[in-house]
Amino acid sequence: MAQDPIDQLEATIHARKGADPATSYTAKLFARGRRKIAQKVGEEAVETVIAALVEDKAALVGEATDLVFHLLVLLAECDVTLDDIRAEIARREGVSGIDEKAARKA
Ligand SMILES: N=c1c2ncn([C@@H]3O[C@H](COP(=O)(O)OP(=O)(O)OP(=O)(O)O)[C@@H](O)[C@H]3O)c2ncn1[C@@H]1O[C@H](COP(=O)(O)O)[C@@H](O)[C@H]1O
Repeated sequence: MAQDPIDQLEATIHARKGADPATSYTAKLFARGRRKIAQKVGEEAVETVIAALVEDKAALVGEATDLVFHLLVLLAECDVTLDDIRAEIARREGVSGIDEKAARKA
């Protein structure tokens, strides 16, 4: 079975660590450092929100994809993997956000 494209993207991003920034955008991001990568995630998040609010579905798909790419680069920079995210999603499965928030205040 073909690999999930998001898993493939994570593997590509990891493979770009230490690659030539002149030929790889991902390597250029790693070379610019965590602060710059985090800034890009913020920018792409804002662009995603704007696309959603103007109800442009095609733009939203494009911006959300940019956001996921830059978020994966940030996670890789911080040594967090998609498996870590999967584990956290699984841990939250069935726990209502309403109940979780109420428990925080107790
Ligand atoms: N999914 C992506 C992807 N999504 C978005 N982008 C790039 O993200 C950039 C975002 O555009 P911006 O205008 O915000 O960026 P910018 O102006 O260059 O950045 P700043 O000057 O603002 O810092 C564009 O250059 C996009 O091409 C991506 N670049 C790479 N990938 C994947 O990563 C793989 C490896 O890419 P390289 O590392 O370039 O080989 C590719 O094969 C793709 O699968």
